[in-house]
Amino acid sequence: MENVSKIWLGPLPQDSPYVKPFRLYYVQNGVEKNWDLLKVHDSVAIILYNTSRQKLVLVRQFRPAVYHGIISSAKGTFDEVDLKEFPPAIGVTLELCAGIVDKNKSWVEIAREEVVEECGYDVPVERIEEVMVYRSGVGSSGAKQTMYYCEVTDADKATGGGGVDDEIIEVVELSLEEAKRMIQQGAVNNSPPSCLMGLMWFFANRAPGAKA
Ligand SMILES: O=c1ccn([C@@H]2O[C@H](COP(=O)(O)OP(=O)(O)O[C@H]3O[C@H](CO)[C@@H](O)[C@H](O)[C@H]3O)[C@@H](O)[C@H]2O)c(=O)[nH]1
Repeated sequence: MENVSKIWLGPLPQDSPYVKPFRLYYVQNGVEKNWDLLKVHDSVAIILYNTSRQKLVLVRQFRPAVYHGIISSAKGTFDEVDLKEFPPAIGVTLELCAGIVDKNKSWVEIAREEVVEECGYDVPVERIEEVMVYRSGVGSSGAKQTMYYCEVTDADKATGGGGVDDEIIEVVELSLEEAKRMIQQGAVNNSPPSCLMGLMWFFANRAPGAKA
């Protein structure tokens, strides 16, 4: 699904709309210190549960940062990557539907848009429940993510999803057993902590038979 044929590194342009690096200075306990950090967008993530078929709805996509991370952990460098030795498929993740907060809209409205764009379910914001707020990348960005929960049915399906513009996103439905196995095994699918935590929250609070 990823269909990636060439990968290389370049310097970060100063006007990147996604990442801004800074050095932050501060005085703590009378000692001047500094911290190198990245400003990135805050984001939303949505636990989606299709009650018609008792399936959790997730997304698969090629993540350049994950591909880079896997290779630099293995080789210590990213120079001259051989796509045969490291096929792009190793950088594909299984995640919750998610999106960056880069529009002047309410967070829940951004969540609603991501659900329709990525997964094809068209639901009103009233059906999207806030679950929790946390900060990721505490050593690098401290970005905020709000997690939501939304139950959908087959009747809410408006399109096939798959993302907008040139995004390549595959919608994946997991049975409750498959989702449980994902939590037991950890991140075998390159899943981020937010996905594993969202599935745990679902099983603790909303799965059929969960204690309220
Ligand atoms: O350098 C970049 C970064 C992003 N994009 C595009 O920007 C959009 C961002 O995608 P979106 O679906 O809005 O957000 P996600 O990439 O899903 O990321 C969010 O959801 C993830 C899973 O929870 C978190 O890890 C991230 O921090 C959070 O931003 C996509 O079109 C990307 O193709 C680029 O083109 N270049």
